[in-house]
Amino acid sequence: MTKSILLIHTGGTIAMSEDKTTGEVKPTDENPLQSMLTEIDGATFTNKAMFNIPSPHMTPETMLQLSNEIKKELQNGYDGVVITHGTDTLEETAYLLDLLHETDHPIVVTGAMRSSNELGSDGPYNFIAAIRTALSDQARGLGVLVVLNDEIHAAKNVTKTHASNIATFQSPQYGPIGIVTKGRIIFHHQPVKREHYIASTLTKNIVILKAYAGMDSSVLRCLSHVDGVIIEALGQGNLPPETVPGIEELISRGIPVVLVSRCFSGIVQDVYGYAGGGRKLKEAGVIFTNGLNGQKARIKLLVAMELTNNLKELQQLFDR
Ligand SMILES: NC(=O)C[C@H](N)C(=O)O
Repeated sequence: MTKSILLIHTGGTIAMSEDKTTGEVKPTDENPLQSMLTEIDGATFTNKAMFNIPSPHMTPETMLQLSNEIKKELQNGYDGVVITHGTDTLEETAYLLDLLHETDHPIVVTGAMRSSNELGSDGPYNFIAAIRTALSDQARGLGVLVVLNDEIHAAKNVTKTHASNIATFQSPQYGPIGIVTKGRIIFHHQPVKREHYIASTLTKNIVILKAYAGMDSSVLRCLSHVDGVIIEALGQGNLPPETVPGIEELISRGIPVVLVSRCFSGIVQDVYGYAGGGRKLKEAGVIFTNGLNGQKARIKLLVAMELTNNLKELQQLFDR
């Protein structure tokens, strides 16, 4: 049976071109990917130009708008959705879409590191690879996927690791869940569980701080009008002791403080019992995450705080 795929374009380098005189890379009005669709037989496509923005211009509101649009459009009988997106915040959009995605339809997000007229432009290839993945029967039920550079990643795990290399998207510690070859789409792993939440608004102001040697409470005490704080902690989830009073003040005001590791891989744990160590932070009410990076933990807290402000319930949501 012929499958139908919805193609939603949001902008990013995949929709940009380079001015050959100045070297400036900017959005174009024409969709440079249109002509590529002839590469795929036996499927029908509907294009929707939702935004044409670089991904640093994406906000939780525009991401939610995208999620709502997908939900609405999936009722029209599409078999899957491919989204083109800038790579800078692609992992945040993909993860938010994943948390809010309630059906088994494949949703595949892709982008490019080189604009449409640059030598070795990767956009058209990634676009076709993403469509082929969305057309695969095995992609059903896997949640939101990210496809670039011949690899298929789960939205929850993937992160941009290099500023310019086309092999930038990786899933630290877990690896991709599949590969794209010339002839086949091959899945070799499956996400063990999917989470699903309902959020009709994303209203909270959540900030991310990175820990460093010698950090104290001053930056925590500067925070005003915040609803939640993500801290990229040291190692397995430890902080300099001078940060503890500032953290305790935030928690006593009911503001969740969520811990991730600033390390590329690994999970925060309440192991160390010294001042500022993970065990002491946990006792103080700090919420520990389960392998998310800082930007993903922020997306999850944004969604979770639409459901509850209770610190214990938030910890339970982060234990999932
Ligand atoms: N490669 C890219 O797409 C980067 C671009 N700045 C963006 O995220 O929109």
